[in-house]
Amino acid sequence: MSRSAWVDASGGVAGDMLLAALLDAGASLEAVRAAVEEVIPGEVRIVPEQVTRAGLRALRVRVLSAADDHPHRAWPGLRALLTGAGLPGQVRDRVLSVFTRLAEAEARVHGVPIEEVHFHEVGSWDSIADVVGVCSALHDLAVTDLAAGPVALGSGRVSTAHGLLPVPVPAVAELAAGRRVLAGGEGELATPTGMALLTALARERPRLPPMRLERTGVGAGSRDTPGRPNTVRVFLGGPAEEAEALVLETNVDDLDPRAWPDVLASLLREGALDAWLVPILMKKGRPAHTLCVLAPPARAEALRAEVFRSTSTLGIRERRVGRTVLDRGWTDADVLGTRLPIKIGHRGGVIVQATPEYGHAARLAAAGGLPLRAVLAAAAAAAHAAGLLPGAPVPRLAPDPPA
Ligand SMILES: O=C([S-])c1cc(C(=O)S)c[n+]([C@@H]2O[C@H](COP(=O)(O)O)[C@@H](O)[C@H]2O)c1
Ligand code: NI
Repeated sequence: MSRSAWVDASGGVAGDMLLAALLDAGASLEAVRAAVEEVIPGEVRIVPEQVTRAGLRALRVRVLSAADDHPHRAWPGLRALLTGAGLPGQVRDRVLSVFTRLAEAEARVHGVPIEEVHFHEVGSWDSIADVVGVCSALHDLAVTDLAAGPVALGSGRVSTAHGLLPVPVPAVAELAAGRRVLAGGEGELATPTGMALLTALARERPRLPPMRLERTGVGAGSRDTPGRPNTVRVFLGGPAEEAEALVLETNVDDLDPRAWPDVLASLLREGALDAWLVPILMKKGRPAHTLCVLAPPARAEALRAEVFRSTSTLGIRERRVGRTVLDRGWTDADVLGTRLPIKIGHRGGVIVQATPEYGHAARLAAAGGLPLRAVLAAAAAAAHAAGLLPGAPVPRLAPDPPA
């Protein structure tokens, strides 16, 4: 059974806070401890404890390092450690996608190649335990659709291995690009690890999405700030009662066949998620079509009206359907000397689909006097060369294709 989860980060987010919230929402502490032991055996102890923050109950998680841990870990070495650990595939891929985002942010912030990135605090055993713990907790809870609301980043200054840094610190500012953020209060409310977890694993949903709420987990930060709960909340649930979508259907045997392309185009303009025709044989062996329309609930009435307006039908049947859709974003690749937008479909932090859209490929084909199939083949090769392969960690993506 797969679940959805929505993260309320309006009070900030750090790795230990998110781990605590997932444990508080029911994730197995044993499963989390076992996963961390797989990666860094004997290095840490994960200790949960009930606390209050601004007078409200919450779970705090402390990750106690056995030995003095003075991190200065190079990204390639950490990547090898994580890649070689005996974690379930989905957990390992999610952990790698989080640390890849952290390494990319560090590389950009410090102006160094990613292979030369050295983590400081983020490379410590407790940060590794936070990330591995969160990814194994999501796996244990069977969360396949993780979303997060706006993130409170904080304000002021914070003392770090890099020195006294302005809040949001450079790595957080880099990681947060493209996401809804706010200051939200004094101090460092969102840390690089917390921001990397959210931006690598959670899509953005500004408000709590419809769901059948099972439990709410409340994860505490180390400080107790009177009047402002220093917590992260995770709302864990299953699909909401209302349908994710409706399928409208009608059989039509007396519409001029030349009209159908305009019917489908008008339904898509009216907000249909998809519209298609199925050829059928009706009574008396008459050739006909079933018109099918995938309608978001909010557009159902407008689409019913459009079916009646643009076809000869006298009735529409409909059914509610669930949907599982990939998260999407855009990157690009060098195809025949041009940066061609590539649409990425991803789920659980890993790539599932990577392909150009027809319009972009067709324009490149026309400009180069090439057959479309040549551009599509070159785009597939370029995506492959760029590592945009099914199962690979999701790279940094833009929400829309470049203009
Ligand atoms: O460890 C690294 S690479 C690091 C980079 C930065 C930059 O902004 S650059 C900042 N920090 C600070 O370390 C602590 C711990 O961060 P966690 O993500 O491990 O909680 C925090 O104050 C960061 O601002 C670390
Ligand atoms: Ni740094």
